[in-house]
Amino acid sequence: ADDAEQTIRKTLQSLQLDVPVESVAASPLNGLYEVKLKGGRVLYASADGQFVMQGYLFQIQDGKPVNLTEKAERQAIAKTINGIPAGEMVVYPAVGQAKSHITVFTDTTCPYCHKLHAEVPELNKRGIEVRYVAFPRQGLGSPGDEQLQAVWCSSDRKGALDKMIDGKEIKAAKCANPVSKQFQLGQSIGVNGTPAIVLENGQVIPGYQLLRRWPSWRWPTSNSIASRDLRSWLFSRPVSCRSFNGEFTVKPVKVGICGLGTVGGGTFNVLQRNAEEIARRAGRGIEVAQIAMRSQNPNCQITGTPITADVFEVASNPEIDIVIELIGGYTIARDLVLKAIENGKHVVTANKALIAVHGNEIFAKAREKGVIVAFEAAVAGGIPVIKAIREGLSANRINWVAGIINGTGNFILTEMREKGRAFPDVLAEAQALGYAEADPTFDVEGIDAAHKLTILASIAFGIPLQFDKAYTEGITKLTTADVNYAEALGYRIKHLGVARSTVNGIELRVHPTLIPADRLIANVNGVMNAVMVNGDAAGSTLFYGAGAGMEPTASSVVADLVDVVRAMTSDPENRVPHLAFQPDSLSAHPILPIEACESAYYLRIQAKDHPGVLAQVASILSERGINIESIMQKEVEEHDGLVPMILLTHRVLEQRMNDAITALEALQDVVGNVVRIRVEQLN
Ligand SMILES: NC(=O)c1ccc[n+]([C@@H]2O[C@H](COP(=O)([O-])OP(=O)(O)OC[C@H]3O[C@@H](n4cnc5c(N)ncnc54)[C@H](O)[C@@H]3O)[C@@H](O)[C@H]2O)c1
Ligand SMILES: N[C@@H](CCO)C(=O)O
Repeated sequence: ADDAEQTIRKTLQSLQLDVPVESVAASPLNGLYEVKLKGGRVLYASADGQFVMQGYLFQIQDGKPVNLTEKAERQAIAKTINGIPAGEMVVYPAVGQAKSHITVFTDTTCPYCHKLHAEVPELNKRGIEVRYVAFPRQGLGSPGDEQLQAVWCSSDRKGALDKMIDGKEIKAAKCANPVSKQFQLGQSIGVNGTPAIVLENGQVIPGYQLLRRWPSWRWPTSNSIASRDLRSWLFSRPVSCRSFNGEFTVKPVKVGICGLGTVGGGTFNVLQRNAEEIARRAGRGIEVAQIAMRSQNPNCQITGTPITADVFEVASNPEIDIVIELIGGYTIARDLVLKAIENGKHVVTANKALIAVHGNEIFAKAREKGVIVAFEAAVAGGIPVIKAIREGLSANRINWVAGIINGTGNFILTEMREKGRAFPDVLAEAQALGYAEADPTFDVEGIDAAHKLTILASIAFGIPLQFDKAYTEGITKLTTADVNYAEALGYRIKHLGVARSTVNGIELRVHPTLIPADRLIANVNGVMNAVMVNGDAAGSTLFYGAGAGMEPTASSVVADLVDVVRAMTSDPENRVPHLAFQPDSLSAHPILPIEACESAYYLRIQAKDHPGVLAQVASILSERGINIESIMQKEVEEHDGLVPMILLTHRVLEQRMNDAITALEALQDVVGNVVRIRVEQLN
C-alpha cells in the first residue's frame, strides 16, 4: 500500500496539479485508491498511478447506493470552510441564537451577489449567520479583486461591503488581506463562479439561490463535477456570476380539470381566488391549462382557459402535468386515470368509489410510471385525514378507526332527530346542496361510507384495498322510535364506519351505531364528518370538519395539488407511499366476515304483554353467553297491545347474536323482527 501511495503521489506531481495532495489511501473498491486534495476534493487512482479518475464512487449499503465521494468531500470541505478564522471574513450574525451558518464566496461586481446580499437580513432573522469570503470571479487583478481588497482593508468591513454593493465608493488604504488566499481556497474546493454558498455541512451550492428555498436547498447532480473533465474540474477559469435556476425555473405547473360540477367548480374557484397564497406554498404557480366539461357551471367564471368536452384530451395534453379527475363513477374515471398515468401525468382525484374499487390497480400502474395519485378529497371532504393517518400517525400501530364519513347521511339523521323532518325531504335538500352522490343510495345505504372506510383501513393497517369485503348497512330502516329510545339510554345513533384490527383479522363495517351521547363524535351534526383514530402511541385522536360540499372538498383537492407540485421533482422511491405503507410491505391480514366481528348490541323486541316473556328473553341470551347490560321495558303501546322491550348487551360475536335473534324471533310472544343496532363505546 505504501508503494502505491508513493507511486500515485509521483504521478500526480508530474501532472503539476496546483492543488497539493493531502492523503492517499485504499478505497473500499479493491485496487482503487482515494486521493484527498487540499481543500477537500477527492480523486481516485489505480495502484500503479496509471489511471486517475474523477467522479462519484457509490457503495451499495443495505441495498441503497451511498455516495462515498460526496460524503468524503463534504466532510473535508466543511472542515476547510468552517476553519476560516472569523476575523478574516465579513460576518453578518444571526438575530438571536444562530441555528446555522452559510459561507458565501462573493464578488461585489457580481449582480447575483447583490441579489443574495439583499436577502441577508431575512436569513439573519431566520437564525442563519452569513459569513462572506472573497472570490474575485475574474481573477486576481480584476476590478472585483480591487473592490474586495478595499472592503477587506476597511476598518468597518460590513459597512464597506454594504456601501460597495449599494454602488457607493469606498476608500481604504492598501493592506495585507486574505482576498487572494480565499480565492485560492475557493478554487481548491471547486468554486468557479459567484455567489457560491457553502452550507455548514460542506455542501457547495453554486449560484444565487432563492431565499424561500431555505433550508431545503437541492440542486441537480447534472450540475456536479461529474460532467467535467479532470483538468477543467480542477482549474476551470472562474469567470461566471450566476443565478442557479436549473431546477427552480418558476414556471407554473399546468393542471387539467376533468368534470366541472360541485367539486370541479369549487376547485377552479379556489385555485383562482387563492392563486398567490397557493403558489407561495407550492413554490410554483398552479395554472388551469384545460377544463373538460359537459356543461357550464354557473358558479364559475372561466375566461381564457381552453375547454373541451373530451376528458381524454386532458389526459393526452402534453402541456399538462397533473390531471384532476372530478367526474365521478368507476368506468370512464378508471380509463381516464389509467390513461393519464400511462402518459406520465400525476393525478389528483376526489373519487372514493374509484380508489376503493380500482385503487390497487391504479397505484400499481402509478408506481410503474413513477407518478403520484393523490386522493385526500376522497375521504371526509375537507378534513385532511388521509395525510394525518398516512404521515402524522406513522409512528403508531393503529388499533381502530371509526368515523362519521358520509355528510349526506349525517345531515339527514341530524335534521330528522333535531327537527323531526321527513327522510325524503332532507335527502332532496342534501342533493340541492351538492352533498349527495350522483346515485344517493350510495349515501343512505352506506356504500359511499364503505368506499371511504376501505381507504382508511388500507392506510391505517397497511392492507390492500378490499371494498368487496366491507359489511354495509344503511340508515333507511332507522325509526324515530329507536332514535328516541337510544337517547333515553344516554346514546345517540350515528351512521358509523368502523375498521378494527384484531388478532383474527380486520373488521370493516358500516352501520348505524349507538355511541354514548357524551362522546365528542356523538355530537358531530349536519354535514360535518369526524374520524377517530386510535393508535398505540398517540392514543385516540379526532379529526373533524365539513365532510362534503363544494369548497371544503376543493380545499382537499388543492392541498393534494400543492403536495404533488412539491413532490413531483423528488425521487419516486422516496415519496410517501400511496397507501402509507411501502407497496411490498402490505399485509395479508384478512378482512373478517361480519359474523366474526364483535360488538355490543341494542335490541328492541316487540312482545305480547304476557308474564314470563322477559325471563324467556333473558334465558335465550344467557344460554348463548350474552350478558345483558341494561333492560328498559316501556308501557304497553295502546294501538297494538305490544310491549317494546329494549336491551343493551355486552360485546359478543355477531354470529352468536344472530343465533340468539333467531331464537328470540321464534318465541310465541315475540312479534315481528327484533331490531338490532350495534353499540360502540369508542373509548
Ligand atoms: N360533492 C361532494 O361534496 C364531494 C365530496 C368529496 C368527493 N366527491 C367526489 O367528487 C367527484 C365529483 O363529485 P361532484 O359532487 O362534483 O359531482 P357532480 O355531479 O357535481 O360533478 C361531476 C361533473 O362531471 C361532469 N362529467 C361527468 N362525466 C363526464 C365526462 N365523461 N366528461 C366530461 N364531464 C363529465 C358532469 O357533467 C358534472 O358536471 C365524485 O367522485 C364524488 O364522489 C364529492
Ligand atoms: N356524498 C358524499 C360526498 C363527500 O364524500 C357525502 O355526503 O359524504
